[in-house]
Amino acid sequence: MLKTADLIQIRRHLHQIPELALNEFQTHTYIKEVIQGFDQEHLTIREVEELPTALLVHIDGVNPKRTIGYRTDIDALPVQEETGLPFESKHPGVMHACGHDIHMTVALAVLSYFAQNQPQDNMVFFFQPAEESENGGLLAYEDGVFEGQWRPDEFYGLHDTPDLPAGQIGCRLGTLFAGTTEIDVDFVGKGGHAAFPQNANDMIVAASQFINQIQTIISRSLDPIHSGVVTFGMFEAGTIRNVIAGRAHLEGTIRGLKQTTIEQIDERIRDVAAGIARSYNCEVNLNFIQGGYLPVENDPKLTENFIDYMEKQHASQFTITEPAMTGEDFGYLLSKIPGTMFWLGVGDEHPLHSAKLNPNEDAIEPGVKAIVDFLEYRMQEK
Ligand SMILES: CC(=O)N[C@@H](CCC[C@H](N)C(=O)O)C(=O)O
Repeated sequence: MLKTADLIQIRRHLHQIPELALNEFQTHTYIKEVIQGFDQEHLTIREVEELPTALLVHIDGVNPKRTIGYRTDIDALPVQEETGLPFESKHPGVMHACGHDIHMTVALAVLSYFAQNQPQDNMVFFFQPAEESENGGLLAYEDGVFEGQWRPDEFYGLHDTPDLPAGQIGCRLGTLFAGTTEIDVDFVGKGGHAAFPQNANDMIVAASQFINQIQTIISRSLDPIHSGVVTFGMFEAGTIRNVIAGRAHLEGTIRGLKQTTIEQIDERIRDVAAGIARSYNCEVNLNFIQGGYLPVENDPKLTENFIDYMEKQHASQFTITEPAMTGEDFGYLLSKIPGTMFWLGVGDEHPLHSAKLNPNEDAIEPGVKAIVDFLEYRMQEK
């Protein structure tokens, strides 16, 4: 079983080698090396040809009544780290700004425990690429990764949150995270000289109007009880101050706690885009990418059991949380296999996706203990 010092060293190493979705090759190799250092007697390590950065590990149970799945994501974000930590990212412009380094460390610790203490039930650990984009969960499922002995009967996974104190577990019945749709928008007008706007068709102006009008969808078109989010995090247009941009490109994300809310927002975006195309005499091309970021719906029975256990056995370290507008492609896997997603507090003043995020490593040990204790308890149940 990995000791605290090993866990810190693993987490810091992973933090230094962040990689973007589907390119997590160094991470994959490192995780595999760590796992190869565990007792191999009951373990089967599996690579996936179609998804080369994914890794699965099966542990044979002593007296299996079920197969319990545990999933962690392994990818990072295109963010330039600004923490100033001595173990800062060595990959320019890429950072574990969502704490997946913590997720992986916790998963490795739980796996090392069960490698040494053979579980009652079978277990499948899934080190999943591409959570932030590219739909790793869906790709794995559609590649048939979860077939035969690799199909969990129930699936668990966590996400870290700086909003809870280090080591605290948070969960809720029903929807934990929003569903999301990614959206790309391309505006095509006519470039020209800055001095002669009458001869051009300026797509910075059209795209700016589009962004402004989109902001009214949430406030004016949605029932406030079923709120949502539309954020455009990328706006690209133009080359130089004195040339009118004939093209603009936006990338954004649409979120809602219900799939129907997302569909309603999508519909209004289509209307606004058609209006902009007409009034600015330009083309507006929309590309909606659903990709499997469905709302994360916790299974009622399994989650009630999880919450009940945490409230009784880890009361001082457990809290019921509100739903969050973060997305998670574990929502797709939970739409196929019942399970529970929960938060692990890593108490930090900086939010997820911040260049300054510095999750508190003190979260790792109590997090691992709570998960191992729960899984041991679950394996005692019929
Ligand atoms: C926990 C978290 O931050 N997850 C990401 C998931 C990305 C969803 C998808 N790529 C999108 O942007 O819609 C998040 O941004 O919430």
